[in-house]
Amino acid sequence: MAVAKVLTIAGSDSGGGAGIQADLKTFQELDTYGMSAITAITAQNTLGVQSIYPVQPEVLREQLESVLSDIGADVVKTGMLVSAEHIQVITEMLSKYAVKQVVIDPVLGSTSGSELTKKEAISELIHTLWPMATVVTPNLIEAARVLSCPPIETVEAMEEATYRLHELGSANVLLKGGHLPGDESVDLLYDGKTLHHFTQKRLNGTSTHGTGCTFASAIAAELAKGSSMYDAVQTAKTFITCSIKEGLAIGEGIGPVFHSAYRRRR
Ligand SMILES: Nc1ncnc2c1ncn2[C@@H]1O[C@H](COP(=O)(O)OP(=O)(O)O)[C@@H](O)[C@H]1O
Ligand SMILES: Cc1ncc(COP(=O)(O)O)c(N)n1
Repeated sequence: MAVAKVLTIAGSDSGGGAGIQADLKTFQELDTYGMSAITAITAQNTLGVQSIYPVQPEVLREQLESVLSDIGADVVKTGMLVSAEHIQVITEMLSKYAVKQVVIDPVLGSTSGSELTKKEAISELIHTLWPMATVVTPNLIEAARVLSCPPIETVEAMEEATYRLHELGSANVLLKGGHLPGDESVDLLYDGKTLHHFTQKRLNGTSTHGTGCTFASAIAAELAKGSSMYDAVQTAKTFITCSIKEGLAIGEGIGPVFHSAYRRRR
């Protein structure tokens, strides 16, 4: 049986809501074959990130070499990348194996406030990996850090930021508005020509751990199955909306989204 293959390069979240675990659950829910290359092991739960153990860049290289030299990937998705050395290994491997579609979720920190990508690595990310992306998926905080601009708090400021982010060289920009003040969550998709708005009434659910990882992974899975960028984002939006609506009240802190909610929605 032919199957679309998706590889995530990200950190492990022991709590299972974000990172590698969220990505693989999402790939599975969307009928694709998921693979992983781990950049860091985090000890993490709903209360926050207790510790981070980055893997040696060589360990990341070996995982990528094993997977890409044999199985291959229709789409590679990246999340937590930790260091400039990790990013150098990834750009080298994406070029070596001529990976055609790359979804970059520029995870800089966790919702709970921990730094997940080192400050020194951000410029490496912007200058080397970003221009290789089919789509980048920053949230409003990440976008403001990448652009070194004031906090983005309106849809107009989001539109302006989207145009500026596109100048950094990715084919598409998907700016996520989950942190936008007000009662709507607006995401913008821009391909250099057309700007699309994806608007969703803000959900009051408090179990939102893993939203960004899950959303970017759903885009990656849909692209791997051959969807257009617009259709991939549309499906990912429905997937994440269902997952937030059915978010799980587990743990003492911010619970995870429920990755099976899209499949069970009828
Ligand atoms: N409270 C919410 N209601 C509806 N959609 C949301 C909510 N929070 C996040 N989203 C959606 O979840 C996805 C991830 O967005 P965001 O939370 O901004 O990313 P991140 O997890 O990277 O901070 C986006 O599609 C966003 O619109
Ligand atoms: C390993 C890993 N990757 C990414 C996130 C970000 O997810 P969130 O913003 O929901 O905390 C995380 N907390 N942990």
